[in-house]
Amino acid sequence: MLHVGVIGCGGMGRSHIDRLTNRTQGAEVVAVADMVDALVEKGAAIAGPNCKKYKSEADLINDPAVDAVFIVTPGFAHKEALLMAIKAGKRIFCEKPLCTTAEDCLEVIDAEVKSGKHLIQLGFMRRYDKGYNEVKAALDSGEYGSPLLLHCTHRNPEVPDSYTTAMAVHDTAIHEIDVTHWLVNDDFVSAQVIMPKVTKYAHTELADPQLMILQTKSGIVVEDEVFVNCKFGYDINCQVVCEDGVIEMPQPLYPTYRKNAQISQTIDTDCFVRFYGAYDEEVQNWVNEAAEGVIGGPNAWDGYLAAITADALVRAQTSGKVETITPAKEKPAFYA
Ligand SMILES: NC(=O)C1=CN([C@@H]2O[C@H](COP(=O)(O)OP(=O)(O)OC[C@H]3O[C@@H](n4cnc5c(N)ncnc54)[C@H](O)[C@@H]3O)[C@@H](O)[C@H]2O)C=CC1
Ligand SMILES: O=C1[C@@H](O)[C@H](O)[C@@H](O)[C@H](O)[C@H]1O
Repeated sequence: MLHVGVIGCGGMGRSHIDRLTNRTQGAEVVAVADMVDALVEKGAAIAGPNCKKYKSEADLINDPAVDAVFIVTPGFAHKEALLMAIKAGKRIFCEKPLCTTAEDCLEVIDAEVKSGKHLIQLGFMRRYDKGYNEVKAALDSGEYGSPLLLHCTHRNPEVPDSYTTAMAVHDTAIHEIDVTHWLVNDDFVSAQVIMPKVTKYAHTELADPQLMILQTKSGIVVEDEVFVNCKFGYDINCQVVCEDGVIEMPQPLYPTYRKNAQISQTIDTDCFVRFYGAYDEEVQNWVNEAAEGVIGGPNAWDGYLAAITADALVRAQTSGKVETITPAKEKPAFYA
C-alpha cells in the first residue's frame, strides 16, 4: 500500500483525495495539509478517520509515515514543496504547472537530477484521456501520413474575476501545449497570440478569447482557441490535419435527442466531468508505477518545456510578435 500525503485541499486537492481513497487500488491518503483549517477538515473527512491533519506542508512532507506526496496547491507555491519533497526522497505527483517560471522549473530539475531518483510526475492528465490516446494511436500508425496542422479549442463556460490574461496561457492553454507536443512528438520553437474582439462576458482586465499559434521544429503548426467565458459548456476539441487524412478527437458519448425539429446532445460543463476517466487513469498508473520506482507519465522536463512555451506565449500576448522558444539547456540524459 502506497501511503500518500496530499498538500492543498481546494477543489482539485479534494478531487484527488476522493480519487485516491475511493477509486484507486493500492493507495491510501494518510495525511492532508492546507493553510486553511476548514479545508484540512474537509480533506481529511474524505480520506477517513485515520488521516493525519497538517497546517504546514513541511510537516506533512517530513512525516515518515508519508511515502509519497501530491502537490495540489496553486502553481506559484509548487517550487518550495517540490524542493522539500525531493530532499526528503518522496515520490511526487504535482499538479500542473510544474512551476510558474522557467527558472524555477530548472531549479527543480537540477534538484531531481542531483537526487539521482526519478520522483516527479506532472498532472497533464490529457495524456491519459481515451480520445487523445485514440488520436495518438492513429498518428503513430503512420496510416494518415505526417501531421501538418492541429486545430484545438479550449473553451470554459466562465472564470472567476481573479483569472488574468496570462492565466489563459499558464493555467489553461498549458494543457494543449503539453498534449499536442506529446501527440506529434516534436518540440515548439515559436509562439504567437492574436487577440480578437473581447467578449462582453469578460471582466474588464481580461482579454478573452485568444488565438494562440505555436510552431514545432519540423514546422507543424498548432492553433489553439482559448475562450474561457464561452458560457455554453466545457468544450475541448482537437483536429489533426495530416498529409493523408484528418483525425478528429471523439467527444464524450452522450445520447442525441430529437425534439421539435431539432437534434441536441449534452456538453460537459467542467474539467472534472469531461476528464473524469483521464484523472483516474493517471493516478492509478502513478500508483502502479511506484512499485517499480519509475515515472511513466509526464515528467519535470515536460514541465520545463511547457513553461518555456508558456513564457513565449505570454511575451507574445503583449508584443504581438512571433516569439522564439529556446531551452536554456539541453535535455539532461537523466530524462532520456
Ligand atoms: N489538471 C487539471 O485539469 C486541473 C489542475 N488544477 C491544478 O491544481 C492545483 C490546485 O488548484 P485548485 O484546487 O483549483 O486551487 P484552490 O485555490 O482551490 O486550492 C489550493 C489550496 O492550496 C492551499 N495552499 C496554498 N498554499 C499552500 C501551502 N503552502 N501549504 C498548504 N496549503 C496551501 C490553499 O489554501 C487552497 O486551499 C493548481 O496547480 C491547478 O493548476 C486545477 C484544476 C484542474
Ligand atoms: O486545469 C484546469 C484549470 O486549472 C483551468 O483553469 C481550466 O481552464 C482548464 O480547463 C482545467 O483543465
